[in-house]
Amino acid sequence: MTTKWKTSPEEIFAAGPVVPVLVINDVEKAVPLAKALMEGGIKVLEVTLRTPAAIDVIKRIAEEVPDSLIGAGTVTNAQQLKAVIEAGAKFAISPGMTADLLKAGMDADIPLIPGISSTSDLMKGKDAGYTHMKFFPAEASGGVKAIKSISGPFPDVTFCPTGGIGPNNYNDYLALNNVKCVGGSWLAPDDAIESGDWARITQLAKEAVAGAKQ
Ligand SMILES: O=C(O)C(=O)C[C@H](O)[C@H](O)COP(=O)(O)O
Repeated sequence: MTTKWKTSPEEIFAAGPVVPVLVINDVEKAVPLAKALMEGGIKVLEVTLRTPAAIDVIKRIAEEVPDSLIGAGTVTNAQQLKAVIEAGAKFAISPGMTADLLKAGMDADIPLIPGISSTSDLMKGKDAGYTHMKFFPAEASGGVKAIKSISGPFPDVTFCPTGGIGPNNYNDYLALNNVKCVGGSWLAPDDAIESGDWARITQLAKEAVAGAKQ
């Protein structure tokens, strides 16, 4: 299936082993947070649309940290996809999928990474032309064992698992052939963002990147 995606999902999945899932309430925190993560060796960022500030946060990071691969998370419908593209997101990622969102993603000019936690959804995503998907909520949906089993019938689908992943288990996921990166909020804890403890966030990023066995 041909798309007009400006970046490929392969490129995003290959840009680093860990993707921080960011919940940012204050737009002023956007740029220092993105810079702290970049300094720690992380290029791909997922700003969730869970806060009213999220669209402005994406805009700021896209403008002021142009070397980052700034993505939008929690994109659940076509309207949100349009809004994050206008804000400058380089990719969009969803915890799930709807037929409408899958179609809008194929028509968009940035890649959409739909979320699945079942083989039926995987098949819907594949039928719509997707080969790169989020596996969410990873731990609660069977984790490493589930993803390993799925690789049998569907060896051509690649995952970024998210949900319940942290320093103690991320390498179990990265060891799987069909996993190229993992997402998680552990890289940018709420209290560190709140207090502006950028050094701690850089340190967490460095540890995660250095410790990744891939
Ligand atoms: O907001 C979204 O779009 C999501 O899909 C959910 C997040 O990816 C997970 O909530 C992160 O999970 P934790 O690392 O366990 O905190």
